[in-house]
Amino acid sequence: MSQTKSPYAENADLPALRRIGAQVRERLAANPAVYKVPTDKAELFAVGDFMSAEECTKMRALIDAVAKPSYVFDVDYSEGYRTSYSGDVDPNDPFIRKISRRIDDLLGIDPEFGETIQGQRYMPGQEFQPHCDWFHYGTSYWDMEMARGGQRSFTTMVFLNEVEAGGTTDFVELDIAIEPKPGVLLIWNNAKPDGHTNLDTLHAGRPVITGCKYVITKWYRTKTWT
Ligand SMILES: O=C(O)CCC(=O)C(=O)O
Ligand SMILES: [Fe+2]
Repeated sequence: MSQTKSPYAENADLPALRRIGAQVRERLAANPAVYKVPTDKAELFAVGDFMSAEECTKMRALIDAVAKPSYVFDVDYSEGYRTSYSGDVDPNDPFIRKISRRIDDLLGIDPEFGETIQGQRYMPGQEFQPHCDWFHYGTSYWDMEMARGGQRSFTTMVFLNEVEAGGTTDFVELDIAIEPKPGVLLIWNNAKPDGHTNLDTLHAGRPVITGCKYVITKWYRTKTWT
């Protein structure tokens, strides 16, 4: 491939990923509401009742208002890789700010590092095929993403409703399938404790079979996200 060399080295964010990982690990361990999902291969946590039923209902309506066919870096919607509908909910809406701050406080990451909350809706047959949330070195979007906040450190995701059948979030390398339960927050570190990106965080939003599925996702970077 004849590509000009990226000004951003593959492991430039390694010290930051290591530092953020240590900080969040310590903070979550001290919080009795946080459940550590048992696996040695990744740092994966869950919190029940992170959002109330009322908040979930309100959030689903906001997602319906902004949802458009999902976009994936490098891949077209028509290829079937990510067939859900998604959109950025208004970051200035007081309700969104409240939920966003609640996630920031739980993790203790600088709020400036957080991306805008994204809403996502899956109808029957829609899915998000296995992927990792961290950015891949050598891709067309690498330089742009490095310049606007650096590598992704943590992913946070809240399930907003019960799904009749299908729609689990599967961590395919960990043999873990998480069933959507309204108000449950999932958190995982996209890096290993040593700061290297963790391949075992590979995950998928499995196809919804019956019903529909709503989630919000918020990612954190290693620097101020712009
Ligand atoms: O919907 C899911 O279960 C997974 C969503 C996801 O992986 C993402 O938005 O990056
Ligand atoms: Fe993901």
